Amino acid sequence: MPILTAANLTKIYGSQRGVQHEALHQFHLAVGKGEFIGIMGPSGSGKTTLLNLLSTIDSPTSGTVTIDQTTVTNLSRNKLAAFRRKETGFIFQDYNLLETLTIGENIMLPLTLNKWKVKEMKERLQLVTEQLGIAELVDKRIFEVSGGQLQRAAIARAIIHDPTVIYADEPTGNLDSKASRQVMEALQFLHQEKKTTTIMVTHDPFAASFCGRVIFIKDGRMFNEIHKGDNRQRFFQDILNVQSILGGNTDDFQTVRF
Ligand SMILES: Nc1ncnc2c1ncn2[C@@H]1O[C@H](COP(=O)(O)OP(=O)(O)OP(=O)(O)O)[C@@H](O)[C@H]1O
Repeated sequence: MPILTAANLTKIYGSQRGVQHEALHQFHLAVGKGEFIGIMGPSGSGKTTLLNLLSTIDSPTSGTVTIDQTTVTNLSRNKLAAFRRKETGFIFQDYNLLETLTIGENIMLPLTLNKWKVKEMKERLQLVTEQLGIAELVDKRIFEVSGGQLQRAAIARAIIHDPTVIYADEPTGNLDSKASRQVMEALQFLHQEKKTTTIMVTHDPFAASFCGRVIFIKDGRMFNEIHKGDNRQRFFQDILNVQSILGGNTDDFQTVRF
């Protein structure tokens, strides 16, 4: 049984001049528990729109999203906020860490919001930062560490409360190839260790090659989906092949690397 189901999701954005734009059209998706799924497609195809709907950040014009048997699209504002705090973790391209807090305080934020005891928070912090190789950074401030380290801190924050689903929007978008690899290996490690369901939007075929399945969107509709099998390099090539059929902006094709 899927941990997340999107049924008939349609998103129509309005504009001040009354012109409407359908960014997503009757979209269906079922994500299995423990899946690591990538969402790709040309610029403007609806990737972020889909992620925002799947992650409860935004609500659809019609259709439903169900996560772990809760139909989140039916929840009241307060219940939705509580659900999001407990059941979801987010990783963004620009990290979204608070400059006024240390790295450790940033990572513990979801536990603070969920009212954990200080001792338990510190134990959990130690565990996740060791898993991600950033334990020595917890007392540092944001401006003292590299982009790759910031993104690993953001990953630690996303998983520290053991959410049902982690959502990542272009997690390697600001990183060089070495830091991208470290971040993707960290996500892969957590995925294998903790079996957390992860949904990631990316333009980067290298990042996508760490997923078990990649879906491609075009004009707000499903275009194709491919599965990894046991060879990441072959999957990387498969992703490039679908991208070349799909077309889109040349920016969507990043440096070829394994
Ligand atoms: N708040 C909004 N109001 C109006 N139109 C929007 C809004 N957000 C997105 N759109 C439009 O919906 C379409 C899909 O946007 P979306 O951001 O989901 O695409 P994307 O695939 O994530 O693009 P990119 O790769 O460039 O980030 C685009 O045409 C975009 O201009």
